[in-house]
Amino acid sequence: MSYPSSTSIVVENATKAFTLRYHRTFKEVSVAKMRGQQISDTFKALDDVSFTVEQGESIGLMGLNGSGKSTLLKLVNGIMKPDSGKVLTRGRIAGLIATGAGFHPQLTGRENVYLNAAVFGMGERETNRKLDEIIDFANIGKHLDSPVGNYSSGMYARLGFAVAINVDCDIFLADEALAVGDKPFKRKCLEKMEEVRNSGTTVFYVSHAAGSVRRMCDRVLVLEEGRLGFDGDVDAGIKYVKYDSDDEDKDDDELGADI
Ligand SMILES: Nc1ncnc2c1ncn2[C@@H]1O[C@H](COP(=O)(O)OP(=O)(O)OP(=O)(O)O)[C@@H](O)[C@H]1O
Repeated sequence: MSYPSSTSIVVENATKAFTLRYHRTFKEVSVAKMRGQQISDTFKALDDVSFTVEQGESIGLMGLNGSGKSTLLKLVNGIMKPDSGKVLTRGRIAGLIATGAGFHPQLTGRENVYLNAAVFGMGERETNRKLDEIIDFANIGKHLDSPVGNYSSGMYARLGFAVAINVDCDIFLADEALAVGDKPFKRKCLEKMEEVRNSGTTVFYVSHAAGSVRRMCDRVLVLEEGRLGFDGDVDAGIKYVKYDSDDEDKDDDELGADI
């Protein structure tokens, strides 16, 4: 089947199962087997999920902890394949789905910028062109030339986000849980993400914060135990997950403090 060129992401009947193993050692496994106990269990982290995203849409992906949001992001990103069904994407994908993924602890921040940018498909010339902007956004001062292994988790996240957000991409994936920086930095991230969204990039934003989803997104998907429970309007989606409260502090809410 062919899709129109305006289609950005197609997820069709995607299912992903994981196996939980209850024992770690050979002895524990043998004892459990002798006792007739279950030694593992398979469950579906994503169960028959289907939706289509048009280029330029900004999707808020919501749902309780463990509902399958990160797994879905990994399928869209391509680092995981569905067991059945299909996931198709168009264009370059960037974003944060694991904090500082691809960072090497012994290399400096500056060296890691080049390494990380290469992971996103950026050549040296493109990275050189973006370097000032990345350094400016991360704002980690003199630490830029020391090994990232010594960074605080906030500094790590800042540099990771700074690279990801400066990649010219068609699809941007963002997991709010990974924006572990301080409040001013989170605010800066949201502003930059809005810019990316307004430039026509498809955005996939995992968030528990109703305010930031309202600000960032024009459609909400809600996962419930691996199944797509809701797909539609932002306000209706937020109501659906019942994260809404009448006396919300808008600013805190936008920055993800209402988790
Ligand atoms: N590699 C894995 N092996 C086994 N189980 C996994 C694996 N990755 C995820 N899971 C399980 O799949 C389920 C969905 O996890 P996922 O991280 O996608 O949820 P989530 O909605 O992103 O949760 P959170 O809001 O807590 O980040 C969880 O029960 C999790 O424990």
